Amino acid sequence: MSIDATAGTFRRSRTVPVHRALPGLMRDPVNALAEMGRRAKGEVVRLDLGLFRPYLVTHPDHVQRVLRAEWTGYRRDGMFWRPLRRMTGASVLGEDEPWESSRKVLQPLFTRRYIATLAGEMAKVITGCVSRLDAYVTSGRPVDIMEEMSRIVNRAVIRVLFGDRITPEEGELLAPAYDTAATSINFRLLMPFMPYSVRVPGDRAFMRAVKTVDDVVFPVIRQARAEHGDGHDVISALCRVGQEDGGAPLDDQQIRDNLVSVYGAASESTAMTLTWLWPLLEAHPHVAARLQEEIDRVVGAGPVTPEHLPELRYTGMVLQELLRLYPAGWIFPRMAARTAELGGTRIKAGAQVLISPYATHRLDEFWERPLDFDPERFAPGARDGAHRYSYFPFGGGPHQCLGKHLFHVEAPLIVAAVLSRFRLQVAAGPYTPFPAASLRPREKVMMNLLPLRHAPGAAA
Ligand code: HEM
Repeated sequence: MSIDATAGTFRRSRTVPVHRALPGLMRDPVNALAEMGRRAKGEVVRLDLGLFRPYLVTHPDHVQRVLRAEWTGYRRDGMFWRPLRRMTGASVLGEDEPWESSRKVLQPLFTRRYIATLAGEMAKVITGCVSRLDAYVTSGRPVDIMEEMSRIVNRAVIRVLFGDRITPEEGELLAPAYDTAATSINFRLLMPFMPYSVRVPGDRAFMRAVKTVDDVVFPVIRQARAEHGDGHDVISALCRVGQEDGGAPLDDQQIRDNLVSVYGAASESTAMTLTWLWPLLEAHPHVAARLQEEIDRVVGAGPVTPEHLPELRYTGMVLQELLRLYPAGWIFPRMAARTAELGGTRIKAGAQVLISPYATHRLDEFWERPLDFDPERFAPGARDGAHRYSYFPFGGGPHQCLGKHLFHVEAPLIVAAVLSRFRLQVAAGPYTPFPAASLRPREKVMMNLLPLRHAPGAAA
């Protein structure tokens, strides 16, 4: 039950002073935030960052109230969302009417059942992309994992969103543009009080990226409209809005905003998550061996198909643990719409509230040995009785991620396609999380690919 926000029954929030908060945040913002959450033991704390004084909210009870029970009081505004909106426009990543109507249109296209109809096509695209990695085996050149994961995920996501309406060359323009946008937003993420009339590092690159994306997406929308297609892809579905029920159709800008938002949410997050996987496997050989055994047994020499997915149970556990330690949506702030109480602390209207699965997933009170990578945490029954909001890589409440089912089809297909073909050698790290729109390693992650014995071209 919430306390009446006007009744004066609050205590003052504990504040982390600027001289303790700032140095860590400058050095390694992601881990510094998690460390402040750990020290507060789930209590709501205020971070004094000089001009900017957000609240850090990590306790699962409080996260649940912000994301679900009292979600209308905490809006996606200010830090992170405002700069992002220069790319995403008025879409499913927004609030109020644009969000509500977009979510209604998009939700049916990302259900478990609908995604199952796309899985076969996705598996073929992924197998094709992974087989191109053979070139690295032949040449002995190391692979930049982030680059390759992005390439594979992009092809698969483009297939789901655009069907065959976009050429591989156009598709190849989108990935680097989003990459630039995701990393160049970083300054505004860390300095949210900077007015937009002041140009900051990254602004110019961000706006160039928006133009590149628009130059690819608008012509495809116009073409899709002209064809009146009945395709399963998302762009066809968006073009059909209003045709069956006589409702208002979406205009080009509304279709663009939603496509661009979903593409950004889908591609960056999945590619960055999978980038973290390979160094973790290198550092945990017993996990890698069990994963490899499962994929050898279920998929063999491949190709992987959607029919293999129900058997890839350990792969699923590994991916869930990966999302615990490296949730791509590592922070998604909210702005208090009105003065409220949270954990006995007064949150003033207009204040920024930081929700970070990265921090909550590392709380000692809810996770044993929280920094250890241990997929057994997600063995059947192991999480029975756990707090729903102690683990929320896909958020929760009405804004819960639309792409959860897509991730749980696409990611195991990619992992199985790679491990049914190659043995990997990666430098185990450590790698520092870089606070871009999706969590990514600051350092390049390079790996060597060796053929498996049963892979085509491998020595017998
Ligand atoms: C590793 C994979 C992914 C992670 C960790 C992730 C995480 C998240 C999180 C934390 C949110 C909640 C944001 C908030 O509450 O403000 C979210 C929302 C969203 N995600 Fe994902 N996501 C992933 C993949 C995807 C994919 C594949 C799609 C493709 C459809 C997608 C589409 C969306 C959309 C459209 C929203 C906004 C939903 C709304 O506000 O109604 N995501 N995601």
